[in-house]
Amino acid sequence: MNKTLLDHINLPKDLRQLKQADLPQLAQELRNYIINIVATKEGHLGASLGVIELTIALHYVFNTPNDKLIWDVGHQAYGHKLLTGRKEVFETNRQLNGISGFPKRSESEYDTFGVGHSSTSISATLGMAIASQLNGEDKHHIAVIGDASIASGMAFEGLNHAGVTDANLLVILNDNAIGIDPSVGALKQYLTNVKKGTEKQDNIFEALNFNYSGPIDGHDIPLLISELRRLKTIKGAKFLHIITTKGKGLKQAELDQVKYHAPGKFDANTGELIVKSNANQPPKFQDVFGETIVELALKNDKIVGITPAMPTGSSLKYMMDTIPNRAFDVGIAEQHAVTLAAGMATQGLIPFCNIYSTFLQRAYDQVIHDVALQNLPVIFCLDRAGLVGEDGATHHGVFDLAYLNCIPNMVIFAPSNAIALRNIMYTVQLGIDFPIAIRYPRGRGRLLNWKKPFETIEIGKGNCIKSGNDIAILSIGTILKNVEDAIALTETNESIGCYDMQFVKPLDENLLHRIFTKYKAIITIEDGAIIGGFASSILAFANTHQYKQRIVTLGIKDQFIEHGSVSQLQKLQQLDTLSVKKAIEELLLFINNN
Ligand SMILES: Cc1ncc(C[n+]2csc(CCOP(=O)(O)OP(=O)(O)O)c2C)c(N)n1
Ligand SMILES: CC(=O)[C@@H](O)[C@H](O)COP(=O)(O)O
Ligand SMILES: [Mg+2]
Repeated sequence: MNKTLLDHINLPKDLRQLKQADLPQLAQELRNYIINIVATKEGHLGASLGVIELTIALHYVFNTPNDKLIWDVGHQAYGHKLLTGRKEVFETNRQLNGISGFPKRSESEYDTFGVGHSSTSISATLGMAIASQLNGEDKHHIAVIGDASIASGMAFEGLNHAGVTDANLLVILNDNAIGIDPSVGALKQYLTNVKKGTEKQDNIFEALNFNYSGPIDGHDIPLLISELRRLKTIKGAKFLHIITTKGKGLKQAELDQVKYHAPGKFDANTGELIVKSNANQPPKFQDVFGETIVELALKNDKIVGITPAMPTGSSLKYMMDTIPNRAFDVGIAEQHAVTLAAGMATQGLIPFCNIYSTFLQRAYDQVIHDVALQNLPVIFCLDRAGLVGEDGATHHGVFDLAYLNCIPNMVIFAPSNAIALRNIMYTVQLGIDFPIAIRYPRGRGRLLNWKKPFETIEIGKGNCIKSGNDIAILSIGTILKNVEDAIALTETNESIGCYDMQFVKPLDENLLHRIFTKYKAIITIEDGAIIGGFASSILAFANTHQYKQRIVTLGIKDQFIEHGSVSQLQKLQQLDTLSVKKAIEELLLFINNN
């Protein structure tokens, strides 16, 4: 078989040996390589396909890794990975023990900054550029950021600072007019106007002291190379605006850019999605949220929905389609989303602020200062709580219980199933005088028949699932299913009591007193960090009330969890059914021996 150009490239130095005229062919080969692997192994697709020419041009013109290249979010860096020594292992992308789906410093010297959450690239690049100055080094520093990511507050903080330094950095805006969902906001309108060139307007980036060039066609390799070479000769803060098409080179991905952001499995030849049937499948928690908020909001006109740039992922899109004037996609702006919700709550609206658990980390001060401190009734729906799987360490929602637990006034609820999610949403819209976080995982539960008549949930009340004689398992959230399965496998089933505690805060102290009075030992289980989370609260409760039982705490240990399937990761954290069974058996042995 004839060798391809890509066969000859292991590192960017090999790429730089190619004739410029060969680069379009390399672009085609890179695209095919990515499509073939993502088609079966899954992952992010459209963003990488859209920046193939840019990726080639950057590594061709700049002396990476000495020159620093930082990808914002990093979901578009598959081409970069292939050109920087990871071609042979790319098929392990996002799998357990395989390479990460995002740039990661420990993986390659070409991955100059670890990413996953958006809008960090300008600050990080500026930091490196200032460090180079102070170290007396002559380097180039390049941030590549998308049109949705640049609209985030943090990106503007970076631009604002960079514009008054003489640091040597180049910000490349990869403008494809879409995030995961279509980009939103006034900046999007501004960028559209710039591209149309129809309206005379001041240039925002020039106003911020950047040497602006563009917009240029980001798929034109010769143009990209000549422009990058020109910019290389200019010192200071530069801004290059390029226009690309997300999903470029795969027809379906260009046509349905939302779906092909991360399409799951598809036919590499035709691009057609390999769709699994939803028939007889329990719903995704996202859809339970999305359908329920519509159902409630149609009856309660005070309800509003907010998402920072994740309408499809969170299913708030259902409300945006049905009741557009009360459902808001605010762009990648978690901090704004939280304080917007706080403001709405002061005026009697009932805001459901839906944020992925991992992304709420960015709005921690807003949760404390703008919501909890003023005890405002904002309803946080924390999607993707717990282990999310292949996105890995940057995206697991395992810190929320811990970081919310210490905030006064905050109520924390983790439904164990779809009905509980639905009922808590119903309950809180009836009226609350505190903020509440409702956290639920990525994907499907177990209940097929979940659309039951609404019932109210008593705040701070746990449920006994099964009574027992020796060990009580206190569970929070959907990990309960592993507990139930483990108990079913345990021979001395009658020894085990099982409790769905529902609330991390306030704890159901009456129930806990009954449990601690009755049982000889306790197991706590959560799919979140043990330190500061549910286990910590139970340990504190036992200490306060001087209960002396042995308490075994199952949850996420004090480490960052890498990528892999949720079941593989649960196993590694001893949260899977068999590990829970083992913990039960060991504790029974301990009780019998003491
Ligand atoms: C802080 C944060 N919020 C939300 C996300 C989820 N997210 C990942 S990619 C993306 C869209 C990025 O769009 P853009 O910057 O335009 O890049 P493109 O995908 O178009 O290349 C979003 C919202 C994230 N990674 N980080
Ligand atoms: C890159 C990024 O942050 C998102 O694309 C994220 O991977 C979405 O996660 P879900 O697939 O769980 O919506
Ligand atoms: Mg974009």
